Amino acid sequence: MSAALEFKGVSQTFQAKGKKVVALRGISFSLVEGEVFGFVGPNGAGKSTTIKVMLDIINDYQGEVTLYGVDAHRAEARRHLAYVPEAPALYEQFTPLEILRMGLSMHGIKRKDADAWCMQWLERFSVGMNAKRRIRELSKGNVQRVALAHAMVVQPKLLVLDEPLSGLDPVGRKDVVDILTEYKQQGGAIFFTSHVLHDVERIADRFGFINKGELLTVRSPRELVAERADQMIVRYNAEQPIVADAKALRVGEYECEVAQEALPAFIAQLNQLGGHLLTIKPAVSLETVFFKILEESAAQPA
Ligand SMILES: Nc1ncnc2c1ncn2[C@@H]1O[C@H](COP(=O)(O)OP(=O)(O)OP(=O)(O)O)[C@@H](O)[C@H]1O
Repeated sequence: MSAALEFKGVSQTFQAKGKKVVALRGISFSLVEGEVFGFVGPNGAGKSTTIKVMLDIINDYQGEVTLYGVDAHRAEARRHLAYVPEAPALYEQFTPLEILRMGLSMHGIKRKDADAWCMQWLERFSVGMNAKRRIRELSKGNVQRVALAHAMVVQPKLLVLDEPLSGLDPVGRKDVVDILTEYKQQGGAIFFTSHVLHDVERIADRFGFINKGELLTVRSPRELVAERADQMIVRYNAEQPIVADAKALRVGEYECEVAQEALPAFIAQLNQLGGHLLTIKPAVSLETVFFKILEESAAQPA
């Protein structure tokens, strides 16, 4: 089975005011059906350039990019792709229903129930009541929802989303996370960019962390945190605290930090004293790990 998306050694250089800017430095990654891949990195890291390469907006890159095994230079590679930019520019004088209908016809999709199908997607993104208003009358968050409905109405196999949750309120974020989760469970692949690590932890199966055009790591959020977590936070029930610096959370419930290698001895001691283990989690968050990786990459010679 071909990957939904594959980058092999992709580099991109721009000329700006007579200077060479290296936007991508030989990046390689792939994602398969049913996988959600988050692409994270600071401003200017190369995220938009990567999206422009897969959309063939940039086509003078070095390396190889394929979508479902088809070279990205060929238009048919994007037949099953839908893209939603961070600030979608939808025709302001049209209504959401017209926009979705237009999406269907641009993809050559003929359905007898076209209007009902479009309405179903607008309703799923909670903008059904705005279906016949003009785009220019809608709030930024509602335009974002219409753009996402416009992407989903054509039933793409690969969704490319630039900061998909950025303009949405907490309810909108939850709606979109639920819809994306369902889409993924049905076999859809998602590539999305984000500055928000919490979104990455919530949605992505794996993520790539890019900085200055270099892909520094490709991992699952959990793996990355676990790899770097030498200290764990342990919560337990016991009559007395097991270690002197344990924090009492409530009567008989304590929390403390324990080094990974000391965990077996700690648990054995807890059992011996008749206590119960409640939770164990890494003492570091994805955010602290990211800062560490950034520091390490800055310390390496160019
Ligand atoms: N058309 C261009 N001409 C010259 N330099 C460019 C061009 N497009 C991007 N760059 C440079 O390439 C690098 C990567 O830019 P890119 O827009 O891909 O970053 P980004 O990760 O999307 O950033 P942000 O999070 O700020 O949107 C930056 O140094 C940027 O200035």
